[in-house]
Amino acid sequence: MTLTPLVYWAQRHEDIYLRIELTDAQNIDVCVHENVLQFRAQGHGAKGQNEYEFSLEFVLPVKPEVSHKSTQRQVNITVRKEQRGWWERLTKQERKPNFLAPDFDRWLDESDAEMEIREKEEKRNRLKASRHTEDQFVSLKTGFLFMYNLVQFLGFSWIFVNMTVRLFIFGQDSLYDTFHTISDVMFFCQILATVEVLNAAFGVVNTGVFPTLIQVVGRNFILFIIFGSLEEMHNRPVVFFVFYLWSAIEIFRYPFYMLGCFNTEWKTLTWLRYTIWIPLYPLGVLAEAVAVIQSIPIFDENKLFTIRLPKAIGTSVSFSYVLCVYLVLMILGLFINFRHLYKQRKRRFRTKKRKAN
Ligand SMILES: CCCCCCCCCCCCC/C=C/C(=O)SCCNC(=O)CCNC(=O)[C@H](O)C(C)(C)COP(=O)(O)OP(=O)(O)OC[C@H]1O[C@@H](n2cnc3c(N)ncnc32)[C@H](O)[C@@H]1OP(=O)(O)O
Repeated sequence: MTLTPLVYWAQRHEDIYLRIELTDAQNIDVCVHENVLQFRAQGHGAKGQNEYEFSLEFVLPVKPEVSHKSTQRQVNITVRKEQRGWWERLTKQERKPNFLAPDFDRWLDESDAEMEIREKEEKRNRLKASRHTEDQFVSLKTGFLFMYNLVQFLGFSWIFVNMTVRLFIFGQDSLYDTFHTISDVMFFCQILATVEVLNAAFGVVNTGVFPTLIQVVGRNFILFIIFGSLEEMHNRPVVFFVFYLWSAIEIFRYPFYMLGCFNTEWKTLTWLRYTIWIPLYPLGVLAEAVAVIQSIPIFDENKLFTIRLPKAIGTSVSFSYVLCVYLVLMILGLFINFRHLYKQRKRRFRTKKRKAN
């Protein structure tokens, strides 16, 4: 005797859903031929562990492809209607088979099903619109970052090439007039570099705010306070070393970011970006420390930025004390950024290796 399982059904405008009450169903065989669905499987149903089967002739044509999914408790079948529409009943025979019942968990009447379609459509449109806005934002961000990196790359390349050419032409003499020939472009690039802190703070780029802040504040302190405000520093060779070391790293860093904007990379450039700082960063900070030490007697002499204390105390604090504190901060800053760059290097090369495997 054939055993039939309990079958629950529901419909939408395009699909028929069947839920078959069979636990731990195995050897499921389901097919649709000439609008008749045949089902056979072994499992635990109303009559215990057995083989169960049934067939259904649909009232209207359906597509022959059928999909099914079994869970521990039931088998779910989806059949696609040949033509979109709402069916009066499921089976060709008017009298509903005994084993068939509506699936009230999924049951919707026609108007509810239409509402569901409209809701789905609206959701899809909203998703499309938000994806469109997101795409627009991403291209705007990419465009902005590319332009920013391009401008910085051009600025620092100009500085580096100019200084190198002058070094070859004028030899040692070029060390003494670096500030007069280069400072305008360096001021421009370093003021612009504050954008990097904002980029990190607002999540435009995926990096920490603090290392970027140390980098930008550290450089601008040297550029504007030590070099910019003391005429006596303008002709010192230390300006050459500081500017040369700063620009030497940036001519690799910015083109690396430019390629990154288009998810592209050039291995040699990546290696240079994440390696060249190893000698350049300590040398750069050393050159900056020399500049600070050289400026201390000048600040003491011309009393620039000296903090006057109230008359009752009767003394004033020379800016050179601030510079001594700054020297300590530089060592701390060097340590923080060295560690940060080391981590970035490790992360970058580890990821690359994993991708290569
Ligand atoms: C509170 C302030 C206290 C101040 C105290 C002052 C103390 C001062 C002490 C120190 C002074 C230092 C002065 C500086 C000296 C020198 O510069 S010496 C010369 C050598 N210098 C260097 O080598 C440092 C160069 N600078 C940097 O590398 C950076 O500025 C950094 C912040 C130190 C590190 O960069 P970071 O962004 O964290 O690392 P990356 O791996 O490059 O980037 C991370 C991800 O972000 C993406 N990204 C970053 N910027 C951009 C961008 N402009 N455009 C596009 N994308 C960007 C990048 O692609 C990475 O993304 P993923 O690839 O997805 O990881």
